[in-house]
Amino acid sequence: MVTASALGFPRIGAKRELKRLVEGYWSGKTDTAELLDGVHQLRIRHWRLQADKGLDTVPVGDASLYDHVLDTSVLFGVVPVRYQSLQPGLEAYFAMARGLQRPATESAPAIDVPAMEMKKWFDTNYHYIVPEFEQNQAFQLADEPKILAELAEARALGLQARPVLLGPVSYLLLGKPARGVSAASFDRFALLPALLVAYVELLDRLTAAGATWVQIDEPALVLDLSDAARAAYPIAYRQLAAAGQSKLRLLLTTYFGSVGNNLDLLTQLPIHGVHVDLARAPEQLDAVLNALGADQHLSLGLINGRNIWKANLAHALTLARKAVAKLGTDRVIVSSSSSLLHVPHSTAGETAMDAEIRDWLAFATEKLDELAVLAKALNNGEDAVRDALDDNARVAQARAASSRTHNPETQRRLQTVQPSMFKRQTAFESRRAQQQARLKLPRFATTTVGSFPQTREVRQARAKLRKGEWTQDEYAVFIRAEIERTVRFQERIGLDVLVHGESERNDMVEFFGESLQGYVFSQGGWVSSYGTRCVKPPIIYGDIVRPKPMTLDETVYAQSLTSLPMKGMLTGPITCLQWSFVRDDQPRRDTAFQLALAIRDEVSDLEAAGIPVIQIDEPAIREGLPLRRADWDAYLAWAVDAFLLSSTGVSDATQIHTHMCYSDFNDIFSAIKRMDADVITIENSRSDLKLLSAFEQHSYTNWIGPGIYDIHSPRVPSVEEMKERLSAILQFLPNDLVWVNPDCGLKTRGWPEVEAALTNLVAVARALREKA
Ligand code: MET
Ligand SMILES: [Zn+2]
Repeated sequence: MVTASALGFPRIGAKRELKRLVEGYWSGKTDTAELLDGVHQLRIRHWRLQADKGLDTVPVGDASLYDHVLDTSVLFGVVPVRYQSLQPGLEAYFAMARGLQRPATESAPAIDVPAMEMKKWFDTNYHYIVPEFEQNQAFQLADEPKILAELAEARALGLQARPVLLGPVSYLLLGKPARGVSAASFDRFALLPALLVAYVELLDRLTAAGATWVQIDEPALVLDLSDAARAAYPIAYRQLAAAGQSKLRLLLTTYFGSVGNNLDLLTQLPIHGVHVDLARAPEQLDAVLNALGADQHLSLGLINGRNIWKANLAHALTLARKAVAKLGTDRVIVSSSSSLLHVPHSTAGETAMDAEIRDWLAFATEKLDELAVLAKALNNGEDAVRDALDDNARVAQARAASSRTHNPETQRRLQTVQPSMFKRQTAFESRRAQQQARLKLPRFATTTVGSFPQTREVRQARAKLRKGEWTQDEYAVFIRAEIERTVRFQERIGLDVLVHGESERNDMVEFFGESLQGYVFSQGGWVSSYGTRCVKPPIIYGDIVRPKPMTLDETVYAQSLTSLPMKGMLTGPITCLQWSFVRDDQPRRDTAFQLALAIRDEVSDLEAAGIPVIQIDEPAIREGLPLRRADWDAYLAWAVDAFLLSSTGVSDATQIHTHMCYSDFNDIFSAIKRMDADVITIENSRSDLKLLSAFEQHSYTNWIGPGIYDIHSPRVPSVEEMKERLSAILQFLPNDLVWVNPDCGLKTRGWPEVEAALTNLVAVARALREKA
């Protein structure tokens, strides 16, 4: 019999119950018992849901109070020294996750420990807590592993439960050397033998507790692996296979891409089953089928765990039948491509959404239905699920034919894009002269990255508009007042290039999505970003159309208030793409180009209205990089083209800025160069100067504003501190190319600290001008 299961389920809950419970605990409103009981109920609800939908096996251990990688660290006793004096259990756990500050009491000294580092989980927007390893890191299985207790709970409910573990090799690869351990001498795979002892002990205990299959996630198998990493796999899995008196069966799961050249490695491993991602990489099925050992099971990742569209079930069945023909039904599992953690809980609550579009969507709960239908079709024949299959085909057809997805004018424009639209009219040198003549900026020109503090009043104003307590006009009056205050503030501080402050924007992507056709918004489509923090990505369902200017009114109003140059602020096409759920019926490139054309029009309108400087933010360009290096160039080629398409429709005298943050720029340097922005402002105040040496090495010739004020912290940097920072920077960059600015937008900060910090920032620039 073909069985169905998901690799993991969204942990946050239909109504973000996890958020309420955990944040309630942090604020002291919820006690430990309530918290633990609450998450216990939530777990059970999610398992029951999967079983009720007809799935044969439920994952156990995928849920977490904060993060499953942190859970793995705690499971094996990988707790950095600075948390070891805290109470083990929840106190240490949440301190690792988010830091802990507590004033001294009579009996205890003050505690002030920062959080551990957080990083993006592969190419998702989920962030995990980075494990920290000592040179001789010890591993010690927790006395009461949470996964054992959860296995017992699931089994007590009569469910077929499959514990989920992060595999040892991926776990080691995700970590970093602890503070004080030199990266050069650190060999993570030297830790493998000790780590395996702990894994074996855990697998033994899971077997004793009744587990028959364990899911071991090794997503690193879809990456380019070093020789050391490849060598670690056979060592690790030979040892794990012997656990549980060899009775336990291991399902090794890979996801987020093709196993590619790691397939040979995979087939050497003594495991009982393999899971591959057939949503991202359906083409790997044949090779995997051929490589599989005689008794090995294959879990088919058919239902996409990374997007929100209904699957094409006919297509999925074709792939599944191929597997069944080769392996027989008993060795085939139908599954989600990855954990469903990366999609929202259910479309059931989306009552406000356009019904036609809602019919195209499948969130996690609906994806469970799809899995059940696939298994039934394979086991009992398609007639057993005829209605569901017909309905699925009808939806696919309706979507493909809908006038909502296709806009002839957008299509026509896409066809007429010319190579000349990817280039400015002249080279930077000549643009620079023309822009200088127009703007007459001093050396070390000062500016900000765009947003100013989003105070409570600003958020309340937006809420009033949303609830209908305010008319659009009342809201506009409020926003104008905010703009005026922001302009006057910048004049008073003495900045050179001003911004309007972005007070009318909830979020830098959502704001533009709301003004464009082709976007739809969910009410409850929350997806975990980190810990209890969720994001609600907008959904791009159709061709992009800009019905009218999106930022013109506010920007022109802001410019009318001052004789200083006003900078128009736009979000770039790649960032819009990257931070949305994207349609799957055309290449990402095409969607990016459509967005780029809409932004190009906005840029033209701003220029025509006399705005001399326009910034197009691309903070997400780096995170769009594919997981495999071989795919980087193709991505960067169209990503940079999209930026160019959005930004080059202006005359030489109009100055184009871009902004990037959270980036390791070294990887994408030639791409940054090709973007050819007149000015690039970057996040740099936290990262070291290595970043800047890249600009020097690659002889970057356009203007650069390396952030000298870290806006992620409430600290106000002193004049001295920023001066030092800037003089260090000037060792790498020519004086006449440097701008002076914060490292990102100021929207999360308060006015007093922004005033103090920007006053210092301007003082630094002025002092430099006098000196130079
Ligand atoms: C994450 S980058 C943010 C850029 C945006 N213009 C802002 O200042 O908020
Ligand atoms: Zn930024």
